[in-house]
Amino acid sequence: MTTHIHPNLEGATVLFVDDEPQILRALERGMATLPCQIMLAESGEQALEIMSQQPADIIISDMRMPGMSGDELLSRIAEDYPETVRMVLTGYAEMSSVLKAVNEGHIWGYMSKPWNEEQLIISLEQAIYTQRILAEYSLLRRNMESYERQFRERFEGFIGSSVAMEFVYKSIEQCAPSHASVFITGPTGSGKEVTAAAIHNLSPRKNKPFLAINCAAIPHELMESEIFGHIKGAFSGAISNRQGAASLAHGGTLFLDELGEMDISLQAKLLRFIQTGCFQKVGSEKVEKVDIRFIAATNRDPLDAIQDKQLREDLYYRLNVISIHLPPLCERDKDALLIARNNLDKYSTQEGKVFIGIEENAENLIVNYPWPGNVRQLINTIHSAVIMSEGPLLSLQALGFALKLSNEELQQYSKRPLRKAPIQPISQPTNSPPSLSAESSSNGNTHDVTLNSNFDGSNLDKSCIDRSNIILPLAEVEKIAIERAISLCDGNVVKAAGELKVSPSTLYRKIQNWQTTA
Ligand SMILES: Nc1ncnc2c1ncn2[C@@H]1O[C@H](COP(=O)(O)OP(=O)(O)OP(=O)(O)O)[C@@H](O)[C@H]1O
Repeated sequence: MTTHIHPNLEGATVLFVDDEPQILRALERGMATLPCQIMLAESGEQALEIMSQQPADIIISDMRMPGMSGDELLSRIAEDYPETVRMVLTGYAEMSSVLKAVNEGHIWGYMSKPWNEEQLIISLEQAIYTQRILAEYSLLRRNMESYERQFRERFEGFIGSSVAMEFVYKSIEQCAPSHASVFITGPTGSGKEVTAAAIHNLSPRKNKPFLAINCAAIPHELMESEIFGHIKGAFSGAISNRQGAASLAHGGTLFLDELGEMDISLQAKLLRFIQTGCFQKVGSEKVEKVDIRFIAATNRDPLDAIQDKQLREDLYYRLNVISIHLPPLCERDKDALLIARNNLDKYSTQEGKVFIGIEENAENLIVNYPWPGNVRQLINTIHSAVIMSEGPLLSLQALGFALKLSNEELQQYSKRPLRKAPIQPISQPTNSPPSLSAESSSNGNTHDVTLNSNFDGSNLDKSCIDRSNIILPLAEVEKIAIERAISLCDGNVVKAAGELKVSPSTLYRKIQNWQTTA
């Protein structure tokens, strides 16, 4: 019996499984002085029962047992309790199945019968060390996953981290792999086409064409040919054969925007096409068959459109297998600010201007303004304000001018207190340099400012800006730099640590500290 102290085993739980009670008793006696809790099971079934009540840190099982074998037991434990370290205590005759289990990853190690007590204890200590690393690893993974979810500010062409948009992102992810038709609703400029493209890009059809037809933009008389194509001479002006969207989108996705604007008689042909996959070019007798996924959208309430006889009810229900609704921008918490900052970077680079951020009262306006034209209107406003003004900060006046707001409206939208916006870890348009964004609440007011990383401040008229917008507490700068690195490394903390020239454990520790102090 050992007389050593084994601090590593302090508080650990060890479950021995063997169908021979005298072996279990001997193991129990041998381990009696260890500072860990020993549990015993005479079968695989009993071991699972014990695990369901109190999962053990280590399980050591015999291989050959009546009923559930040790191999089967440990593979089930591997699946249900991945953090439990699995070992076998076995006779030499069973060595081939032990090695198979090791290779398949069901077990971490083995001891042969008859066992040496000292060696068994050393193995237990090594196993508990492994178990702690495994537990820490899966805790870090869980933390990182929730951290990444919390900071999902970009998704397939979208910018936004509001709960409302997270719901949209989830819906897109869920429906993308299927073939089912999707009906998207939402006000103008809210991102319906971005949604359709995201569904296509995440679907198995992503390497095939994505075609978008805006039914409101094409004259009624040309629409049938636009969708189905025509043959030469089908109508005056049909001077040659033409492929329509039906042929061009074969294998891919066809997005029909503003479906309610399509001629009601053509909607009947479209319904047949959707149901059968078969169509005829205008002027042709030949029936062609294609494989297309359909996505439709309207910025009207589809039920109103049906009531007004603008949308066929049967077509709507055929397409509305999955419905996704895009909320207006004013219902997306602080997403408007994220989109504005991002587009400020993009357009200041594009227009050759130096904007380092947005004035605080201008940010208030961005958050409080109702944006009836939604994201499209916001992007155009930022673009216009960048063209029509000079930096270094995007001003309230520039936005007011772009939006044609009266002085009273400017006062109204800019005065309201700004709720705390989520920290933006990165704002990186494809053709602009990386940017850094930060917020500071040191004096009770919240200041949000987006800083271009290539900005050195040397050309700045320092009297014209609020220093608290630019100078940040060092701890905050560190946090922003870390979040930005993780985001640039696609969430890979180890890679981000390498780029930041610190160890991964330092990063994990800092992330955990933020979470506990949040
Ligand atoms: N969340 C978002 N983040 C960044 N850009 C966006 C977002 N949503 C939409 N956009 C951009 O806004 C513009 C309008 O988007 P989109 O065309 O998808 O809107 P829509 O709802 O289809 O508009 P319409 O009703 O006029 O057809 C596009 O330039 C798009 O890239």
